[in-house]
Amino acid sequence: MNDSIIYFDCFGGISGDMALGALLDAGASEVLLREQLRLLPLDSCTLHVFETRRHGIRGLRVTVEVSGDQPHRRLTDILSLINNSGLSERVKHNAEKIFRRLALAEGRVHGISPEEVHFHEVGAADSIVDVAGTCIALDLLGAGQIYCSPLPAGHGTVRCAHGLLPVPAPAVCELMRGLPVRAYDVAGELVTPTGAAIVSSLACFSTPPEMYAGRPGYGFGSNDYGFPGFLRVIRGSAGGGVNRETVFVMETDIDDMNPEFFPHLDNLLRTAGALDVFLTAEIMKKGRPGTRLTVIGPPGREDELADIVLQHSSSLGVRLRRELRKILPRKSLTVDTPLGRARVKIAFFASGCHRVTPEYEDCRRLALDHNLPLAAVYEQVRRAGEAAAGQCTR
Ligand SMILES: O=C([S-])c1cc(C(=O)S)c[n+]([C@@H]2O[C@H](COP(=O)(O)O)[C@@H](O)[C@H]2O)c1
Ligand code: NI
Repeated sequence: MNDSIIYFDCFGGISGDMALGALLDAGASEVLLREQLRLLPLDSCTLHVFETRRHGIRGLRVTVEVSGDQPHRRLTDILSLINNSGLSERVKHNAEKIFRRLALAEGRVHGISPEEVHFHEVGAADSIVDVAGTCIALDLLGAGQIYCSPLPAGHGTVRCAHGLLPVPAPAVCELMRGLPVRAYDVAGELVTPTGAAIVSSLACFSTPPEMYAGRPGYGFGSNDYGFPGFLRVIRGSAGGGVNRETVFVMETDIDDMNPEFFPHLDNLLRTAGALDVFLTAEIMKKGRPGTRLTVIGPPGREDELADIVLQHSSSLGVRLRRELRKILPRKSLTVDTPLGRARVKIAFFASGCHRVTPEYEDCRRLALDHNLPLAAVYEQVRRAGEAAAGQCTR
């Protein structure tokens, strides 16, 4: 069950190997990780996991030893390597998301399309192991909600295949767009493109959410910048109460668009990752009836979702703000009823009480199949949900 909370506390930054090390240290099974990594056709890679101590703090260090020459891979090579493997659909989906973002960022920096990006460092075999390994470890920990602290910028320069680059590296700057970044007086690359791609693809950026904190894990990277530069992962569970997270709210007022286009826009926005999209009727200038479009999304997706609004509506601009939201921990279950199967959502309150909400589309389907009033089906499904909720843990 994916109901644990993972908080990436990027005190010392984040890279692919730091993420994997911290998740292993937080309790992801190394044996199961190795078993799943063998599903990837990367025989020339050996994963090393060892304990290390830096500036008085112990943690795990992960390295990937690569033997022999590796091909220069493009995005499609990496995606087919991942998608043709026996990894779970969730791991494949998350790894694909991360590599697509990396390719988009690299492409923007180098002025080429994501498909043309020739991954030399950021996509070499060790990066594939780091990214796939991180996605596997998150799955092993049952990560349902993933959060991340602001990213420390660092400063100075870094030497890589492109030569000397400023810190944050250009690809990192691209990936940081729309994310909270904090100044940190450390000369060195604290956040790498792979690290930034992982958290910007999978996490909501906020302070630690309300949770019962569990085992923390510490991951170290290849560099020691003279301080305990670890990535800390805090594992937690919702266990009742309310979770707090940051979202962005985007709004625009429209009075000159064919209303038939709104459902299409809604669909595009939800597919691209909007958490919610809604319309409000309003009276605009010169007494014109208009519509306010509101989009709620996870921080980091502002640009992508604003582009969709601007491209697919008559709007010339959008307003953006960050807001905190409180959400109840919830679980989705499929229950059996005499009429057939249906999904229910169970929300948990801090008091220990819960609320069961049947899935409307499933109830509608069963009502049509059995020619019954929707309200009667809804009640049957709710009762089945109540029975299941009594047995399930948060
Ligand atoms: O490989 C490429 S194209 C590359 C691009 C950039 C840009 O910022 S553009 C930076 N780097 C540097 O490579 C190393 C490895 O990064 P990982 O994410 O694979 O750990 C790092 O120092 C990057 O800044 C590479
Ligand atoms: Ni580059």
